[in-house]
Formats: sequence, C-alpha cells, structure tokens
Amino acid sequence: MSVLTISSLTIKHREETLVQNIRLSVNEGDWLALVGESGSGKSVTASSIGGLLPRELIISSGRIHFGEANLLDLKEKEWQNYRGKVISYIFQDYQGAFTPFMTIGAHFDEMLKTHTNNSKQQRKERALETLKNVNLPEERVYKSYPFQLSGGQLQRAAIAMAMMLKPKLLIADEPTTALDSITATHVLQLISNLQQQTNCAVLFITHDLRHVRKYANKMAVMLKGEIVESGSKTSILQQPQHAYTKALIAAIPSLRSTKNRLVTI
Ligand SMILES: Nc1ncnc2c1ncn2[C@@H]1O[C@H](COP(=O)(O)OP(=O)(O)OP(=O)(O)O)[C@@H](O)[C@H]1O
Repeated sequence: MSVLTISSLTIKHREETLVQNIRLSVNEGDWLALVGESGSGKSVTASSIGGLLPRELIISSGRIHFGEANLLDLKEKEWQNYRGKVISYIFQDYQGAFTPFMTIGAHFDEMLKTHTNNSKQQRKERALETLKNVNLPEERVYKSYPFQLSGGQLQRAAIAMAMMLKPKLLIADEPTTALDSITATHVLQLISNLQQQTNCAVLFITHDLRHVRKYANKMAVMLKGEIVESGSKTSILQQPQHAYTKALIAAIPSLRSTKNRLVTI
C-alpha cells in the first residue's frame, strides 16, 4: 500500500531552484535509499515531507500525498497529528534530537504526553520497554542526560523515540555518518529490525552504496536538484542507466561487479 507519493515537487530559494520536479513513491515496507552528490537536494526534499523546510525555502509547485492527505495543505496545528507520530525523523546530528538539560526519560515522556492518553505510570513503562527493545540499559538511560551517553547510545535512543509510536514513515537523513563503522552497522541493523516489526516505510538518505545494497529495496539518485534515476535497487545497481549512477557505482570497488554479488545480498 502506498504511504508517500511526491509529485512534481519544486523548491526554491528566492530565484534559485534547489530541487525540481521530484517524483518519489514509497510503499509500506519499502526501504527507499535516496543517494546523490553533496548539495544535490536530498535533505531539502526530506525536510519538505515533514514540513520542516526553513522559512526562506519555498515550495513553488508539487504535491506530497501521505495517504489521503496532501501534506502541503496542512496547517501548523494539524502537523501535530503527523510529525513524530506517523512521520518520524532520525538525523545525522542525533545530539540535536535531545535538549541538553532534559533527561532521556523526560523526552520520551513528553512525546507520549503529546500523542497518547497514557497515564504517568504507563508512559514510564512504555519508555523503558522501548529503550530495552533497542538493547539499551533502560533504567540508566532513562535517567541520563544526553551528554552522559555515547554517540551510539544516543543515536539508539533517538531511533527508539522515533519508532516508539510506530510511524508509517521513517525518514533517516544520514543517520550513521557521525558514528564509527561498527556502531553504524548496529544502528542500521536496528532500524532494519524495527522496520520488520512495524512494516513501516523507510526513506533513507545516504552516501554509502554498501548500505543501499544491504538494506534498500528501492533507490533514487539525485543530481543537481533532480532525480536522474529511480527504481528497484537491484536493477539500478546491476544496470545503471545514467552516467552519474554509473560513476557512483564504479567508485565503490565491491559494487563494481555484478550480478553474482548482488544475488548474495
Ligand atoms: N536554508 C537554505 N537556504 C538557501 N539554500 C539552501 C538552504 N538549505 C539548503 N540550501 C541549498 O539547497 C541545495 C540542496 O541542499 P541539501 O542540503 O538538500 O543537499 P544534500 O543533497 O542533502 O547534501 P549533503 O549530502 O551534503 O547533505 C544546496 O545547494 C544548498 O546549498
């Protein structure tokens, strides 16, 4: 079932066109990887979905359909029913997901207060269970301030919070860039496990085609504000059509080959 359909999306900063004529569609259970060079418009596109564009950036045309709703028609108040609840974000800057002077537990509590009718006790139990589910020492993390946790722990807590209300769409904007490679692998595996538990759709922005190969089923390639190629991951990695996609793949030795390799994913 379709979760998100973006059509003809164009975003401008004054006279400058940042992204143009974007078309994307994500279904339940999809893991769509959005790749492309730095500055090609991946984050701007991702931010527009959740109504998070800075004021100076203007959507000059297009539609973003989420189920029945065109998200571009939502009033700020109506966003409360979407953001954090059915559309969640995880960012590279996981520190930014938390306010420094609030404990992790207080963040979870705030989110549950906003979106549920759970009692205080229920909220605490739910937060602890969610933290435990991402393999964090739940009691300690609940009581900790963000600076008392490692980067990997903090990103896990951010993911746990993003997934707590079982969103239909998780937007992950380079969530592992700031982590060492082993922690990054664990974090991606965690997102993948949570996706399997909830069957949510994932829109995943990354520079790392190895992650695309491992986790995505679809991919879209951006260049200079436009999507130059999109479709199934396997067909794009095996038979890239656009010169830029070919160059991207050629730059990763382990991806350069081939059908045999891709079959072993
Ligand atoms: N607030 C802003 N005001 C003006 N231009 C902006 C703003 N935010 C982004 N841009 C411009 O929009 C373009 C797309 O930026 P975006 O951050 O979406 O790229 P990206 O593909 O996510 O890059 P990266 O991979 O480096 O994160 C860039 O040219 C960038 O300079």
